[in-house]
Amino acid sequence: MNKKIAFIGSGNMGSALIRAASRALNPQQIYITDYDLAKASSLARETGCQTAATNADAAGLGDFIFLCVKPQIIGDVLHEISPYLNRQCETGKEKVLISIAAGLTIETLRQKLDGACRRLPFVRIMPNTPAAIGKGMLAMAFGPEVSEDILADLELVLFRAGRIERLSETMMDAFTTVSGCVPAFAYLFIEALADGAVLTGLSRHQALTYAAQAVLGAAAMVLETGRHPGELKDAVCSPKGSTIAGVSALERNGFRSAAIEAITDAYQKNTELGKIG
Ligand SMILES: NC(=O)C1=CN([C@@H]2O[C@H](COP(=O)(O)OP(=O)(O)OC[C@H]3O[C@@H](n4cnc5c(N)ncnc54)[C@H](O)[C@@H]3O)[C@@H](O)[C@H]2O)C=CC1
Ligand SMILES: O=C(O)[C@@H]1CCC=N1
Repeated sequence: MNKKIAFIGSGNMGSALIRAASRALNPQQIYITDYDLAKASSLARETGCQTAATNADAAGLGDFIFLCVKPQIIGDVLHEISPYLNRQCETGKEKVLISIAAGLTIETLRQKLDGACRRLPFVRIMPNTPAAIGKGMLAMAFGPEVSEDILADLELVLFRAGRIERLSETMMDAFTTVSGCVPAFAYLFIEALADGAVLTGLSRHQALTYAAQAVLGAAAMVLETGRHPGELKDAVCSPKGSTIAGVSALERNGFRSAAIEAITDAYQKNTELGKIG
């Protein structure tokens, strides 16, 4: 794949995708830009990618243009790069736009483009930050104008981010919640488990390592055995044992309903983000 890839925005999520893409391709194929150019330059030095001085330059250089800015800003960026995309549309150059913004539909984003570039193929992806180390989960939604060749190339750019699935756009807000947001909830859980372990005498480093490894192992058991998490939980709880005492404390404190409401509240917010367009 010899296409050029541009990233506009190299913050928390953009930088994770840039790290993944730079492992999948020759990093010299990748152009990074950001409002904060020092941030883009430092990441370019670390990954071997190139920098683009402006959003317009990035849009001009990239065959695939990733938009990795906040949902509140992406409309302005699309408006800003439209003239440069239009110039290239006139020369018959086929570019592909890719948004990672939570909530915003492809149709809403398309309306932010001015002129002929409104017809360009547009893909909406939803990654999560573990993409930085190849352990991410990523969904792609797209319309009929996006060819199989484009999708295959996009998967080549992103395969080092982790697992990739194609998803109907109607499911993207639900996916964003259970995949994009959940790492934060899991970090909170791991941190709290480690706090408890420090109370029982382990060092902070030991507590974080053991708690994180236990959560990692449990997640892998769910994915790799296909067994229901309830059944796996039962296999840890010995009669009159310590684990069931801990499970009881979690239930007493509303752990399950807190987790369910974390998902439903975050989902609600994702749908609201979609209305800012
Ligand atoms: N952080 C996460 O875990 C995830 C974030 N997302 C989506 O990723 C997008 C970016 O979010 P984060 O990376 O968390 O935010 P961030 O604030 O870390 O990164 C945004 C970057 O955009 C840059 N920026 C701001 N205005 C700009 C402009 N006009 N032109 C070029 N660059 C500009 C900022 O300097 C910053 O580096 C959002 O749309 C969010 O919905 C999606 C999945 C997960
Ligand atoms: O918090 C946010 O809005 C983004 C979307 C998914 C993860 N982070």
